[in-house]
Amino acid sequence: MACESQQFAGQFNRELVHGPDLVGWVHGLVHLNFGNPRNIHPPTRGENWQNSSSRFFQKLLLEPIDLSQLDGPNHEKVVEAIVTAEKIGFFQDVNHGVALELLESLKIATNRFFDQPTERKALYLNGVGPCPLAVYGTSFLPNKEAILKWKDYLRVSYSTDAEAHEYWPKECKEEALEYIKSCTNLVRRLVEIILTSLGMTLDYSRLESLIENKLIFVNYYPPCPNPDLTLSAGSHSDAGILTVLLQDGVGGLLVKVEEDANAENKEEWIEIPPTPGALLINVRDALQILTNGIFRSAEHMVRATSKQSRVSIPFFALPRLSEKIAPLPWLVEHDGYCLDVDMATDSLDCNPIDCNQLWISGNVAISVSTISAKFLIWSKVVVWRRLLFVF
Ligand SMILES: O=C(O)CCC(=O)C(=O)O
Ligand SMILES: [Fe+2]
Repeated sequence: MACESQQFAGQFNRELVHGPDLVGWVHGLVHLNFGNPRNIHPPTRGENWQNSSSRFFQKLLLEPIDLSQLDGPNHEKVVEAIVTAEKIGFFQDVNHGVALELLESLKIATNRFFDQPTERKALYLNGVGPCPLAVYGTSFLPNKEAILKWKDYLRVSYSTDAEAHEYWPKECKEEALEYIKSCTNLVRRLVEIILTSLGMTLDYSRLESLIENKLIFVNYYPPCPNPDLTLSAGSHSDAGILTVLLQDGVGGLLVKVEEDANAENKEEWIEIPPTPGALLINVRDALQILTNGIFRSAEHMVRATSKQSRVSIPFFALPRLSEKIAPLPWLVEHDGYCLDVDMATDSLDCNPIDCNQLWISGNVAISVSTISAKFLIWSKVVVWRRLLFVF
């Protein structure tokens, strides 16, 4: 059967197409003992990152929010904790409704896929595989980019159960499908909480439209011979609404926190400690725009490590392609300013952003896309952020 999801998955087809003979896969390089990362980033501090000195962040990171309490007498307290955390951009949660056995089996399935010989994985290369719903790729692009990242990935996009069964790799399709479904329920609940906390009356169809497109990246970071010279994933923020991230126990995910208004917390990169059973929730760019900057899409990156391979599986919920994303009018009125998003080619000021554009630019595998965004935040500081999408 021909793949019917061209419009959906075709959004990602700006990816560079590799022939299966290219020795560009980081996994292959490591096994061939061939690769040494090119010196690419300003000093990355390699593996020597300090934990945050801020007690506030230590608490935020070390005490995951217990989402099961949303159903009990502590409901309001938990909502407040979620809203506070999402203003910084992220939080970890437990009892999130995604089965712990599923998280474990997904990590095992990930290794099952990546441990295969390259020629098996190459069946899913962009342009080679039967359908762009499952695409195997790498961020290590020596022929195309000066900046090389130490990461391979499998991108799995959801359309229907039938297409998932037909086109996704058998090594991980059951686990990936169940994970996408569980994460969808989690995101639905969190988006509802976040937006209603801002006074938005969210009808079911708008909610579904905001999170209509669902996909996961199955990220595989092999051990890196010289982690001081590179990153596994460069600094970026994600397009879309919310991300749910599962990481294994290796660590290395760094998130940038901004200095707060009363300077109690300084701008710094802090490491998200892997916490057994926890999932990380990240605000993404579309939600930052929608909420006029109240919720922050935090920049993040992944440091490389020489010790062992690392696996992470982010679930992305993205708006329908036709959805227009703009700051909610009553927030603009209340705040007295409008988040100003200035994409590379258009100056959009307060105009809605075509989600198609946001999605194409923001997400996935456009090697290095050069969209820059200007956000006017409430402290009236203009911050230029470079949205480097570095898959
Ligand atoms: O590997 C991680 O922990 C983060 C991955 C990530 O940021 C992404 O895939 O967008
Ligand atoms: Fe990301």
